[in-house]
Amino acid sequence: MRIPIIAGNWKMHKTIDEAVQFVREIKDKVQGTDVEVVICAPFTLLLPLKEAAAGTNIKLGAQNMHWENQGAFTGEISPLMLKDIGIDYCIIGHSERRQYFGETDETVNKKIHSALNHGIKPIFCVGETLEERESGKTEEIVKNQIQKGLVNVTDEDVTKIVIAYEPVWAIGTGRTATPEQANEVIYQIRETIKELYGEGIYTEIRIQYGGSVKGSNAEEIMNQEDIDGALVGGASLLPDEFVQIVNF
Ligand SMILES: O=C(CO)COP(=O)(O)O
Repeated sequence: MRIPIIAGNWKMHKTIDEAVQFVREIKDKVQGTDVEVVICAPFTLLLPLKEAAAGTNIKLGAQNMHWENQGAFTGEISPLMLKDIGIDYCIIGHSERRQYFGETDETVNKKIHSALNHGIKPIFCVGETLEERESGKTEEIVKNQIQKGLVNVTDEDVTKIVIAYEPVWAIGTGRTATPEQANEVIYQIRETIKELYGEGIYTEIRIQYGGSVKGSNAEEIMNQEDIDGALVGGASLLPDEFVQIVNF
């Protein structure tokens, strides 16, 4: 049984007051669901959010981390520091980090190993650009990202990873992949996991869709057979929208 996981990715948004207020507004409305609820917030918000979310079913995630525990890496945050706060998840390899901050499949792989070694569950993002989709390369690109991101990840560890399929052309554009398009790529991702890890594991791993998910389209996306959750950007900043998505 794969437990659905709805994760908000707040990207670079919200002050401490706004973040704490958000949790106060949603906490009772996301209780009692079978869905795992996660907020991936900027680093400055994680500790106040941890306190605000104590005693609720809301889990926390970071949006990035370095793979080293410490060192001369100005501006970076380490897995030890995230563990110190007690966060559960970390988004790794988001397309915005690949596009603007030079993340590669190799650094993504290092971060995945480091997160797993520290008991932080990676939300591992993959997805093709519009140009790649239009030239018929979606399957090849996504398969390659999955294979390279998971190099040397063991059978035991891979089931702790949540994969997020986020077509770059659907992020923040209002242009959602159709539920069928999303399910098709997610099905292929599951097939790649089967090739890499064999029977059994591929049915256990959770795969989310991300890209312009909102209250009004969450249900049809979540109803797809292979889609186990959503990674939500813009709509996760709005309490009512986020609650509606969690309660799809
Ligand atoms: O990038 C995303 C989540 O990680 C998706 O963003 P939007 O939901 O704003 O399209």
